[in-house]
Amino acid sequence: MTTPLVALSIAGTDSGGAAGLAADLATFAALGAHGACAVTAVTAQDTTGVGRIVPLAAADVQAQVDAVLGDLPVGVVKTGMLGSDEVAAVVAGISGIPVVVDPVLTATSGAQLGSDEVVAAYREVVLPGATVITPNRDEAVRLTGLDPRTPALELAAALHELGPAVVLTGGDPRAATCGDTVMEGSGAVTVLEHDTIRTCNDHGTGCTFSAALAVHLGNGTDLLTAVHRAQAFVSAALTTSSTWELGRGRGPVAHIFVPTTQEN
Ligand SMILES: Nc1ncnc2c1ncn2[C@@H]1O[C@H](COP(=O)(O)OP(=O)(O)O)[C@@H](O)[C@H]1O
Ligand SMILES: Cc1ncc(COP(=O)(O)OP(=O)(O)O)c(N)n1
Repeated sequence: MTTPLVALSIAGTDSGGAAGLAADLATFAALGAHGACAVTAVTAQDTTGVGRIVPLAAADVQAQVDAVLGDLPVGVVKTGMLGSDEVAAVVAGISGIPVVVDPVLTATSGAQLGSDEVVAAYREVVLPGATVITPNRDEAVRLTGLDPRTPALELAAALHELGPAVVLTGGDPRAATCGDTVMEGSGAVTVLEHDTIRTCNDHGTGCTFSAALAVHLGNGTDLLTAVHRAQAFVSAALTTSSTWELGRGRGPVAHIFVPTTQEN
């Protein structure tokens, strides 16, 4: 008998199947983890944008989290769109398990997925108990309140002061390379750069990266190696989706490919 790593995603749904819970569960499965989930919000979303957003009450999210934690040996928690400060408090109540926080605030289409109250809750209650946070530049600017031109290192340091290790992601489809700035718990900084995959089928990239990172951390991998492997997973996923013709907007990042040893 074996027990797989159990990864719990606390996130919103994306009806288009690219981002949010769909991306998290598909990534967990691709990397050999059993995925459990607590839905925070339902979105009517496709490759062109986000339509309706229906947040769930915190009590409903708490009930899902309690059901999972009461039964399964969860080895890592990964959060995405939280939807309200009350749901942020549910996340803050989880202890004794590594928590990877992807602070989803805005979709690529520009849709707001996190209010100012949610931003305040990240700063005040979620980040002090988190293991690692994986914001993109826009999310880091919003969470810190710093000038949008602030260098990556300063943004990472400002988030690190709130508690967690930081992986400030630098995905840019127009640049030759993407650079992710990693600030470990100790404060050590490393910039991990890799080639950009040219594709407009990249919807869900951030969720996929954080979910892959969560699996590797849940398996006990050190942060730098885990980031390196999560980058490799995302690059392989984007390479697959780059050949797709799917949807009228930014198509989904692929989750249907077999990871090689490097991405695993
Ligand atoms: N076109 C790309 N090619 C290769 N890696 C990418 C590409 N876009 C993003 N990434 C990587 O995916 C991860 C998530 O990055 P990012 O796009 O910044 O997140 P988000 O979707 O939240 O904005 C990072 O490791 C980043 O380097
Ligand atoms: C329900 C939901 N959660 C998260 C996101 C944002 O996903 P992300 O991986 O950052 O991808 P992009 O939307 O930036 O491509 C979402 N859109 N919906």
